[in-house]
Amino acid sequence: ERKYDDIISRFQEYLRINTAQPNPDYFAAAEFILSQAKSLSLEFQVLEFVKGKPLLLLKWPGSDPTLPSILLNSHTDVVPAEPLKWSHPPFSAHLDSHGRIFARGSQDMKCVGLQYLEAIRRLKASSFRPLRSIYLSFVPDEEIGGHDGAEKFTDSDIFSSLNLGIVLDEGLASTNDKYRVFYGERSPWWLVIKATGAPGHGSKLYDNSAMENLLKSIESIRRFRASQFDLVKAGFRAEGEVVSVNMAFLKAGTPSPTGFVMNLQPSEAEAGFDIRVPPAADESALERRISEEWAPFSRNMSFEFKQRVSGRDGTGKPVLTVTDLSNPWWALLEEAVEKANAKLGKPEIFPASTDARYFRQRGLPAIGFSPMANTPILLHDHNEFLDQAEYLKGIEVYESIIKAYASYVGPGGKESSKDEL
Ligand SMILES: CSCC[C@H](NC=O)C(=O)O
Ligand SMILES: [Zn+2]
Ligand SMILES: [Zn+2]
Repeated sequence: ERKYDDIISRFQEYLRINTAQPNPDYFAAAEFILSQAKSLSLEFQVLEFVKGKPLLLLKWPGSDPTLPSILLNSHTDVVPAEPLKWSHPPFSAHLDSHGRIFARGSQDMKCVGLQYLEAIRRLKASSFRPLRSIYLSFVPDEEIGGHDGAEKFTDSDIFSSLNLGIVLDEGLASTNDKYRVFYGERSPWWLVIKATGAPGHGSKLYDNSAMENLLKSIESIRRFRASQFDLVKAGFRAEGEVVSVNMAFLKAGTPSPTGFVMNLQPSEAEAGFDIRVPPAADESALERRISEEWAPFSRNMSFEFKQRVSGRDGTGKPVLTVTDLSNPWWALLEEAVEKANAKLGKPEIFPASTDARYFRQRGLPAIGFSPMANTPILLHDHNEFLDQAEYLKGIEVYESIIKAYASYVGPGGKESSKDEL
């Protein structure tokens, strides 16, 4: 049908803009989003907290500006792709004969950003009028930590003035027919451990070489990794509920024009790890493990964090969005998804990091949700794709959610009575 062709074409147009880190074409993306905002008669602002990194803030004003508003967040950047390893070029948005759209960002998360807009297009066409204001933010730099994007945004006076009640942000594809939904996320700790030791002849067996010192740590880290992974494999814990540790790099050896010197034991060696810490984890116990077992001074080792985000708030409480009846937005979401003939899975902890952490740190409820069911999880992978039917279904789901959120009267209001919730 013609109507759907236009929707898919707009999605493809957004996907074709190369916003891959480390050189995203942010202005092309901004221009595209602005053209959409104008065609929908939304209010808009281009915020440039950092030069060259525009953040677009769109608004559909509600009829009662005193009520807390809704923020629909998405990031405009994507991770790089290796074009030669893809079956279709990553910025072609190729639609294959099965209806799959191949592109970097098709799952993470240009789909969501545009689904918000398409849902609003449908609501406007149906003459729906929001009670609460709806904001949409298209933010830069999520894939590199969000420091020049969501972090600056949430620190700004403009952000405080939005009077937000709820934020929606990204989730993950689901391989079954229930959408995944997230109420918290693990915190990234990027750890570099360094070993020093006496250099020596490559033939000599001696204690305390830098390599031996580092390898002892690596063995210990791998035992810990296995213990955590075993909990997941045995079904005792979900992916987001254990500490993950993966080696990101290894750096050691004495370079030579033909590679590395083979008969010299180096005096320095280091390794880097991507560690993800669940919100409820004992952060000080983990830090003790790092300093006592993984990088002990007694073994000539030192460590440094390239990133150490805490999953706790100022009072030491894990930063989580409440998922019981005390959070009306949660019940409204479940109900709205069901109204669109879809289902939500059990709330989970997001295994990686998203901009949602900045919103939650501000004390706002934030829900991670990307409506992609029966879809392989391909974010950051080769051949990332989304089925067009799944994309269109997601628009209906957001239409239902936005309608429910924007109409929510609030505690005491007629639509928040017990039987409604
Ligand atoms: C630590 S900031 C990096 C954020 C990134 N987000 C998505 O993949 C991640 O690695 O989880
Ligand atoms: Zn993302
Ligand atoms: Zn990503």
